[in-house]
Amino acid sequence: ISYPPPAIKSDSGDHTKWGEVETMLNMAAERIKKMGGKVELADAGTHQLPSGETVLLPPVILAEFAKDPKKATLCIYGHVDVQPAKMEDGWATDPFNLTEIKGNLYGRGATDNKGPVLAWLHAVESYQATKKEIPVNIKLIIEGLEEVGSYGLFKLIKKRRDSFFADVDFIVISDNVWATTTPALTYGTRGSSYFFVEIEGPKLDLHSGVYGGSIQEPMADLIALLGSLLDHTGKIQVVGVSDDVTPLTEDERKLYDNISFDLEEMKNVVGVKHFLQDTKEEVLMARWRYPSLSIHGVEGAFSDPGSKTIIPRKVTGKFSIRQVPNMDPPDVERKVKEHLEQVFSTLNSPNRLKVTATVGAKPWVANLQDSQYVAGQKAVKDVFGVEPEFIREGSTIPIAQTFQEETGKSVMMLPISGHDDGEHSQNEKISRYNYIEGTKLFAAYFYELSLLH
Ligand SMILES: CC(C)C[C@H](NC(=O)CN)C(=O)O
Repeated sequence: ISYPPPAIKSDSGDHTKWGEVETMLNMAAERIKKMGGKVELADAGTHQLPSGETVLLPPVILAEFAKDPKKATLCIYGHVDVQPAKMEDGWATDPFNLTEIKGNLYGRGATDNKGPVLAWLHAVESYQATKKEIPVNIKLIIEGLEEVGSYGLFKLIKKRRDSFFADVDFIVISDNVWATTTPALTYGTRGSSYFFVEIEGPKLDLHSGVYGGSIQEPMADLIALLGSLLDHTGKIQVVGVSDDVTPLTEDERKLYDNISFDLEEMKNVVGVKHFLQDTKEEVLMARWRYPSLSIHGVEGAFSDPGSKTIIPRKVTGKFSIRQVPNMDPPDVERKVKEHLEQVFSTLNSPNRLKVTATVGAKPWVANLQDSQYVAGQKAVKDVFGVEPEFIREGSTIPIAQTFQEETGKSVMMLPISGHDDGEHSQNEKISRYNYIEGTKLFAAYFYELSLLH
């Protein structure tokens, strides 16, 4: 592998760029092979896009290192695709050339999730370099479409349940962040459904001076629809969508007491005057154990600098709903579609409405009594000398619940990323400290896990 490695823009958001995702997967596969791993680039099948077009999916890496039947087998999941990133978004450095500044490594994917994937490989390499036997058998599953909902992976896991996964004892994921500066073990993630709301009106974009006032504008319809989804307190306005949220128990509430989350510091990190909630516990619960709806963007609208006086002919609004137990993505999707159709009918619009839902990822919650958490807790103490915080995560690992349900194996999340790493944001980074100590944490985790067996 040449140094510096070539910049690979493995942004999975646009399917026309999945070639770069494949390049990234091939590079990762080559690296694992050089380390002595056996690698299969497994066929992930096809996927139908919202447009109706069927596309071939990039493969999934299934890899393993030498197996000793006396040892426990750990399967590590990660992804090497990333969210979109452009200099114009406001990055201080080229997002696709890793740049070190004052102990931080900046670049898209530095923390979500290329950095942690590499840290797992370094942990294996550290045993190899010191000629120490790795105390557990290692398997890897690395995909390239996590950031769009892990298309194809659900089926692949089902297909390989009795082969690749048959001898796996534990599944571990490091694809999320600590809540504070204290290392953490994560026991829950939110699910997600992503919606495209398309409004199509005239045949062409129209001159607003010539036609304005005589046309029901697609953008105005769309704004009315998007505006109907949330109130100013962040409450989702879709009837029945939050009905299945599990009630908070006293035991669960207590888990929030010890989290050293500083509300003032967090306001500074994100640059807001206040959050929608008043206390640390309420803010964390809003981010981790209650649903939320976010409006992400509008395709087709004029968004360049300067002014252009058109009535856009077709616009597509994009939003998603983060889901928690016991919400069910298909049920949420049905309710959202009914809501949008109902609101649209009140607009008496001649335009055409089309709603498409993608992702459909379930929330995940682990059993904290699971023995992996004991090993994780000990490994954190070994490396950092502190007790980990037990946290949940507001973002989504689409495949987490499927791993648990389909394989019946124990799943744990062991994050090494900092709370201020800026996943999906401008200037995403991982600190050298988290990267190196995180690598040590993974190596220690192999050891602590082997003691459970
Ligand atoms: C389905 C989502 C796009 C997945 C994505 N996952 C992560 O960010 C994990 N680090 C998310 O937006 O939650």
